[in-house]
Amino acid sequence: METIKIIIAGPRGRMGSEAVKLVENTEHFELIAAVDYKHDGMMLSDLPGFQSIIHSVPVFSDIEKCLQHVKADVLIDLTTPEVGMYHAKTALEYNVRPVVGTTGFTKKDLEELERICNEKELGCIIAPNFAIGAILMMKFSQMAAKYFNDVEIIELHHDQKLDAPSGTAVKTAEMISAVRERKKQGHPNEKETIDGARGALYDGMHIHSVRLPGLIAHQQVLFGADGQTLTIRHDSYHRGSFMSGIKIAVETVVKNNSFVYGLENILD
Ligand SMILES: NC(=O)C1=CN([C@@H]2O[C@H](COP(=O)(O)OP(=O)(O)OC[C@H]3O[C@@H](n4cnc5c(N)ncnc54)[C@H](O)[C@@H]3O)[C@@H](O)[C@H]2O)C=CC1
Ligand SMILES: O=C(O)C1=N[C@H](C(=O)O)C[C@H](O)C1
Repeated sequence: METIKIIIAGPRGRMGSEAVKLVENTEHFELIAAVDYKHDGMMLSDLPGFQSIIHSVPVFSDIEKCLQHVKADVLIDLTTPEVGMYHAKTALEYNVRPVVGTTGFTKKDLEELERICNEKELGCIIAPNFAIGAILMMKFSQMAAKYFNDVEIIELHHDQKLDAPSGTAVKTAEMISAVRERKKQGHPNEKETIDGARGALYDGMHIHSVRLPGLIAHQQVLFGADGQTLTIRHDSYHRGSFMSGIKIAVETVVKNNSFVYGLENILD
């Protein structure tokens, strides 16, 4: 297999640092640079936690400068929504295929990236969740939604998470919405006595976001019908759970010339 040359944006983050390990431990992956808003001009191995990296991985604080200096195949972005969008667009400009795990993108952002991919005929994978179990949880929920059209989504995350609802919850709601008979749930006269009590509303479905220390990434999708409920739940207990999905996305994006939103679209 040909070596895939990779840039990681956000290498010091919770996900980025796991992704550095993944790339370093995968024979046909090569980490050629990192993008970090700090430490411009340093080597990744100079930063705490990366001393075991024995080859040169330059750190750039600006993606554009990075792309001008190194010849990469793929950019893995694990940063924040605004930064991730700028990184993905800039990578495509330089003919580098983005694999984006960063969540919080708007529909408009996704449409814009799709348009650029089509124009440039380049692959790009945006995946709100890289854990295979989470993909199954979303697919099973989509299956169940054909039979149950009352559903509530509860996502639970660590308290350092910036975006709410989670990208996974939004993707789940979108997948359910594509098959579910449209319904406004709950009592027609229901009234919140405290704002937000019923959570966020997506196409008639309610999404509830829990943030607590101790949690990593969890979601349950609850369906209700006469005399029965069905709960579909997924738990990520550590961030290693996302790495096999990132590996598949990197291996796939180099062969792809189109835009993909959701890992479920590239799994066999
Ligand atoms: N798709 C998936 O399976 C998963 C996605 N995520 C998403 O990944 C993103 C990162 O999550 P975490 O690692 O938990 O966050 P984090 O806060 O630990 O890491 C984000 C990193 O981005 C870096 N950063 C910020 N601005 C930057 C810039 N201008 N240039 C380069 N780096 C910059 C920060 O220094 C930080 O190290 C979030 O959007 C999160 O929702 C998280 C887990 C799984
Ligand atoms: O921020 C996180 O941690 C996670 N973010 C993603 C999301 O927003 O869905 C994926 C996973 O849930 C972990």
